[in-house]
Amino acid sequence: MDEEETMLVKEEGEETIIVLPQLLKLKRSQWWILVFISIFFLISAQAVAVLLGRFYYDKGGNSKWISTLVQTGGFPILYLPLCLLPPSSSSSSCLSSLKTLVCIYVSLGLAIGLDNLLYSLGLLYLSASTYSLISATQLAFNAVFSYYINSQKITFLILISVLLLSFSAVLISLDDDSDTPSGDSKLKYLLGCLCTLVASLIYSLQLSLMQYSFEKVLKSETLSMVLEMQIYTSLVASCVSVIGLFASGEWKLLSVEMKEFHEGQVSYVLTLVGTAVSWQFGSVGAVALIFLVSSLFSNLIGTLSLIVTPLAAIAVFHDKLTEVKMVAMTIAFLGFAFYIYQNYLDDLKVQSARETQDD
Ligand SMILES: Nc1nc2[nH]cnc2c(=O)[nH]1
Repeated sequence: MDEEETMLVKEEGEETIIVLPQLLKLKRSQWWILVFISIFFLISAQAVAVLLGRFYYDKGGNSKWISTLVQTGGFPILYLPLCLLPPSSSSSSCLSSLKTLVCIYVSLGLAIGLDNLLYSLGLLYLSASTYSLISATQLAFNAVFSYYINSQKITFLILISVLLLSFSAVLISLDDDSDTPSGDSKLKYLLGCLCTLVASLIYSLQLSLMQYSFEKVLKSETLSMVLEMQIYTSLVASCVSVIGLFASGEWKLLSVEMKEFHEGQVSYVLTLVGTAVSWQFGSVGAVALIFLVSSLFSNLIGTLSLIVTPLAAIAVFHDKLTEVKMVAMTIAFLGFAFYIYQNYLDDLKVQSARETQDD
């Protein structure tokens, strides 16, 4: 085996167990490059998607089912990179029967569809600040699920990292100057809080289950598994959104919404297409991080994106850059650095364990 191959280290009690990586054929340097590319995709694309989503609502868009659909509906663009990558390993297709694959994709797809709907409702009924405040709980939920479902060891560095990122999200939300809902929409406000809380719970569970599927069921060694996971779960989630769009009758209002969009019809279509494409790039980044590192790390980077989005809003929507925002971002980057340092330490352990093995 190549000396630079990547491995993950999990510690149980005093013992150090070396767990074979998902991507056996990847060199460590390639692994780090892929991790940083995925981080870049997740942070930048999710920020663009959230800002475009806000633009859609600001300029007269009002359909919760369309907002839900664009979060997954752009999946056909992923067929192009899927064709360029080598197919997922034969071992995975032997080991996992078609039935198991369908089961995984349908259940995760349904969870994603539900999460996306709740996410859209949360954004519709709550101010951005309250939304981010409640969303910050997803890191804590994820830490619990990762511990029980993925046997993730919560080291001191990981714990500090999760706490710093959560604290930073809370700071950002307290500083947000967007409107709070008026008194007569109290019920909608409570509904928004509940939807966001349940969405955070479902999102964290879904990430942990995805990691479990990669590690324990699919056991794939190729990156095309990441795209397949994203494509098929998005297909199921998009079906849920299309059914919702027709069942709710919202589809009848779309032509009016398009005509009345403040920036014109072309802008309406471009906004939705842009949002759908951005969500796909962001989601591929998120799934790739689950595959390469862990669900908790993916969630942490997603939360980091939540925190840097106000930075982009300063440029696009001319929001104010306050001191609190700057402090929150500094804390968030510190938390991120702690987790990256933990990954680096794991990497060193793998190296020394390998050297001991070779001796
Ligand atoms: N609940 C929830 N759903 C998402 N879908 C994509 N990102 C997120 C997120 O951060 N939270």
